Amino acid sequence: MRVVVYGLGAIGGSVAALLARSGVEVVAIARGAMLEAVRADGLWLKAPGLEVVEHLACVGHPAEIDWRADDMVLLCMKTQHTPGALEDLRAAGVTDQPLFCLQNGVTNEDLALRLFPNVHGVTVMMPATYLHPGKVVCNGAPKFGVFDLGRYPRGADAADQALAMVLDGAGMAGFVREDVMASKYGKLLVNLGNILEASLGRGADFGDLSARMKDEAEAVLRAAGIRVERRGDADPAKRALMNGTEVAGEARPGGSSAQSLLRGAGSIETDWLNGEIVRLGRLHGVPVPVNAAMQAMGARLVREGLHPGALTLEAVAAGL
Ligand SMILES: NC(=O)C1=CN([C@@H]2O[C@H](COP(=O)(O)OP(=O)(O)OC[C@H]3O[C@@H](n4cnc5c(N)ncnc54)[C@H](OP(=O)(O)O)[C@@H]3O)[C@@H](O)[C@H]2O)C=CC1
Ligand SMILES: CC(C)(CO)C(=O)C(=O)O
Repeated sequence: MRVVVYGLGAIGGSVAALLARSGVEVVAIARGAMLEAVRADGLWLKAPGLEVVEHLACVGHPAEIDWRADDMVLLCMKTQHTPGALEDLRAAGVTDQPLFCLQNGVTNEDLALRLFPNVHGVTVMMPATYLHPGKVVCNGAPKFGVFDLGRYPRGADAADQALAMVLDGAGMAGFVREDVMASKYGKLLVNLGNILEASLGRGADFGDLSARMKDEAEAVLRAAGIRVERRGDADPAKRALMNGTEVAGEARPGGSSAQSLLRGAGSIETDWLNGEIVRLGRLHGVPVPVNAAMQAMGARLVREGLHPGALTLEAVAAGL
């Protein structure tokens, strides 16, 4: 089995380095300064109790890979970059190899299923950071990350078991689930707060905005008849497996959306996080003013090139 990690950033970089370090055959697909840095100097990963440089096989495009039947692909880009990545995979000759979406939100699996038959969802519980080319930091401990995984839209198969096994062997923990999307909807509720960190900054006072966004989302998901499983619902002991932990000398600047702003990435994932609640609210006739305002805020942050903490709670609340 070979693991192709597509999108070498915070999550892809951490998972690729940990798998490679454990002896799994890994090929990464990266772009831009990350690609150049990894090709020149390898991929540096710092995590609780760990600092390594992995000299990974790293290409700039799926077409540079000689695809094999025993490949599995881990999609690790932000949702806004998934459609282009999927098209490039198809053009490169990928057909029915398993595609795992190690991504937040609940949209990627459906995008993938339009083009590929063998799609799997993964709930990613792994706080990780990518700010500088060639360098990633993972803050998970005692397991570096915990992942629920299963076939999309439901079920589980040998590929899920195989991925769970290699994750376990690399200091992470994989749990095979028959209904992985329920877990992904549970994680979506958490990720509604990404935009608050991105706009107000890590540790800022969010007032009652988190609670209001969640209340809207719960009402929407109920109206849509969507099953939601929160972290630890199925197995409370799982919560103890991974907690956000300081890594000496590496302050965590904020979640994945805040990092997009800090890197000047030019886009943010809010349309697929808060925007998913907005979409479902509009479909099911449930008012979603707070999530809609936060979605608009995400677009504004990118348009104006703002950094996390650039806005005050008063300014954000005024947008409601
Ligand atoms: N970071 C975290 O703590 C967590 C993140 N997640 C989720 O995991 C997913 C990935 O997030 P994260 O790792 O933070 O994102 P990053 O932006 O750190 O990494 C994604 C990487 O993929 C690259 N990429 C995108 N499209 C392509 C492409 N077509 N070819 C090659 N490379 C490509 C990006 O390049 P470029 O920079 O040029 O766009 C970037 O380097 C998201 O859905 C996120 O919400 C889930 C849990 C925690
Ligand atoms: C839960 C959280 C905030 C962990 O970092 C995350 O999923 C993200 O950064 O997108």
